[in-house]
Amino acid sequence: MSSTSSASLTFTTTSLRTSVRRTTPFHCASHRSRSSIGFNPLGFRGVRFHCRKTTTAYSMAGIAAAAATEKKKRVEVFDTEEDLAASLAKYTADLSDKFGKERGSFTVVLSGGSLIKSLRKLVEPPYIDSIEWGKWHVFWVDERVVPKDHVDSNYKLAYDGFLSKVPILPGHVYAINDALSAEGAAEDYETCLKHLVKSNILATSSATGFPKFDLMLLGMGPDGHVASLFPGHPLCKENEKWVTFIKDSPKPPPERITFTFPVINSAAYNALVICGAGKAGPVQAALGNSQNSDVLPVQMVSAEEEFTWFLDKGAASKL
Ligand SMILES: O=C(O)[C@H](O)[C@@H](O)[C@H](O)[C@H](O)COP(=O)(O)O
Repeated sequence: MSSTSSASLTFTTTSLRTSVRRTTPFHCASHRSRSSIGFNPLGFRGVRFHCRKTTTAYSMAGIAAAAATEKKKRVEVFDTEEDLAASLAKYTADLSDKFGKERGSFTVVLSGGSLIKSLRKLVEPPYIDSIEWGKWHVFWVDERVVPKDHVDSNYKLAYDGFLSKVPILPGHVYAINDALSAEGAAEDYETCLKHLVKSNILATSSATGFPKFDLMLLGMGPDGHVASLFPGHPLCKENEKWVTFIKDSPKPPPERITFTFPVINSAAYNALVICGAGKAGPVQAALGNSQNSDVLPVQMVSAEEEFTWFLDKGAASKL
């Protein structure tokens, strides 16, 4: 039993499809009152619920139901973004340790936006000292086609808020070539990934043949976009290229490069980090009882081994 200050749910892809029920009031058996979240939002079988008022983790019926071959899907709901950031740091550090031992390197993909702030606890003790930063290789799931010192650059955002504070080797940070056009930068990035596959730094998915990053840390926009793959945009259907480009992004700036879904979904671990009630709609569309038939990009995300949703209370408020 672990001590935690948050609520968290664990379930499998299969249970997601078959066991969604309406909100179920959840009562903590130890203190006999509602938890700080107050309910088991998804009503899943196999829920692991961490109650804030006690330090007990609850295993409810069906928790061991996941067959060994099933891809695991987890939803973690946190009282606050602070709790979420603490859990995200531990999750990332644990995967860094696992892949560092197994492969000798750890390939991590970042998005832009608020994700970088949510990684802030990685640059603090104990992680700043315990993580083997020399094994990290850092990539971007999408990048705006602007100079690296531009205020819109995802590289600059990550450098200022995270990378400049940890001893990752500069040669292991794969920024785009900002001297190229959007098309050229996408091609150049894909070529770079192909070299890294050849040198075995980047794994290949035996299932898909696409590169298999160890961990992707993704954000989601209020319209349900992930990376620079926007609702209704033809790029969501790209199934050959590893990296592509967009010149009409509805979110400024308009010119960007982005990983495609086959690459995103070939990652070993995908984590979607979503905070704020303004994003509750697409979260509901993906995880709750939504009637909307249009499939949002966020609903197209999966992972080869495990896909985890890190939500704060606001983002989970419609579940
Ligand atoms: O470059 C980008 O714009 C991002 O990579 C983008 O996909 C981002 O992750 C989402 O828009 C969420 O951003 P926020 O967390 O800031 O809302």
